[in-house]
Amino acid sequence: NYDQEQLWKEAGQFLQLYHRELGLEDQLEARLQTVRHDIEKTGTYEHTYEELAYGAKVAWRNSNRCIGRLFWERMEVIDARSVTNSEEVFAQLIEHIRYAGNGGKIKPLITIFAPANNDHQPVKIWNHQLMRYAGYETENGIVGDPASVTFTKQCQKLGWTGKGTAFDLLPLVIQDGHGKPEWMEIPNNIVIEVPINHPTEDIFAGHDVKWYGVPIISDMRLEIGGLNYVAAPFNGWYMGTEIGARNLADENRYNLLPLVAEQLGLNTKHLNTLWKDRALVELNVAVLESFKQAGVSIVDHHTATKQFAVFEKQEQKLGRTVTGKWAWLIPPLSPATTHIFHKPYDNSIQKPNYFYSTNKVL
Ligand code: HEM
Ligand SMILES: N/C(=N/c1cccc(CO[C@@H]2CCNC2)c1)c1cccs1
Repeated sequence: NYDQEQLWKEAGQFLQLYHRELGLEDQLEARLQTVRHDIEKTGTYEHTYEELAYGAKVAWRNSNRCIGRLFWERMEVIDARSVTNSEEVFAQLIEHIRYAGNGGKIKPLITIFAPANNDHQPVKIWNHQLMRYAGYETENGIVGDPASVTFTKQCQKLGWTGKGTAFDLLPLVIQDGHGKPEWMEIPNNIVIEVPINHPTEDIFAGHDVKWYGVPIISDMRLEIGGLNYVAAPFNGWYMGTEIGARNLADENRYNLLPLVAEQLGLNTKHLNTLWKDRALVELNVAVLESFKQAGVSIVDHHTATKQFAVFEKQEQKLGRTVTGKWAWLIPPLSPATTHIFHKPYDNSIQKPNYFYSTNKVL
């Protein structure tokens, strides 16, 4: 039927890429026959661990919005396809957080749970990232991360209660095959958090500001050869601007620029004093220095840009086209100081790749 024909087409394309890139052409025919037979007999097929691991890495290499792609081959892959019930899933997620954090020397890692297929509901992770701070609506404004207000309410509906501070770690929430969502606190001995301070100025007027060390995206779908891995949390390390120029700076996030500017003694009465720009730079200096002080991996946007340039050259040498989304690849701070700003990028979508779960092709 159509689905099986479509799946066979995607599977064939991926298996050709896999065998060609790894110099295994002589095994391609046999593998195609096995997969063709499995799809005809069962409506689906299974990736070997090597196909799964390479597919996850190529999906990163194809992520048009990612500036960090130089290290695509270095990601570690945990095969959790046999893990289906919720307490095993929680244990696997805790292990991901612990192993990837690696005492601060962060390891890029992906944990891949069973793919969606017709006869059983796959595990679904409700978190956007495994670690993120809660957001509470109170009568005098939002406490915590405004981006988390909706998810925080969902967690409270499931029975979770937070302390009510601006930096409460949210629980893990998963829905296994039986459909009932369950939540579980992350044990705080495995959570790496970095207190943010400026090296010379008291930019937060004594308020405690911190951020979690390891960004682990848990709401994207990994598509490899026509199979959809809807639960496949992956992490790298942060680029400083994500925290310093967006999460702590955006007006609809922690909105800390006015406070920082005040503390720096800047004139915030007029926009043309560029107080926002000066506050931004000092906030980003604070983030980078604080992570370095804490021994937690992070990259500044200039170094990340240089690494991306090496990635582009390397791909060119290997005869592959680098696709990218310009508006995402330029950093939000000093974008025109990067080579990325001054050239166009082809935003064609290649596969394997990571997609938003919402536009899942059912
Ligand atoms: C190793 C260090 C890494 C760095 C410094 C890095 C950096 C970034 C940055 C700054 C963004 C833009 C995020 C935003 O603006 O909100 C991004 C996007 C992205 N990265 Fe990377 N990345 C890294 C590793 C990875 C890994 C390991 C994967 C997957 C295996 C990955 C996949 C993606 C994807 C799919 C996006 C787009 C997300 C979206 O569309 O919302 N990255 N990356
Ligand atoms: N440094 C990172 N940054 C991000 C990578 C992907 C997505 C995001 C957050 O994206 C949100 C959705 C759109 N903007 C915020 C951040 C990584 C997370 C996981 C691996 S590397």
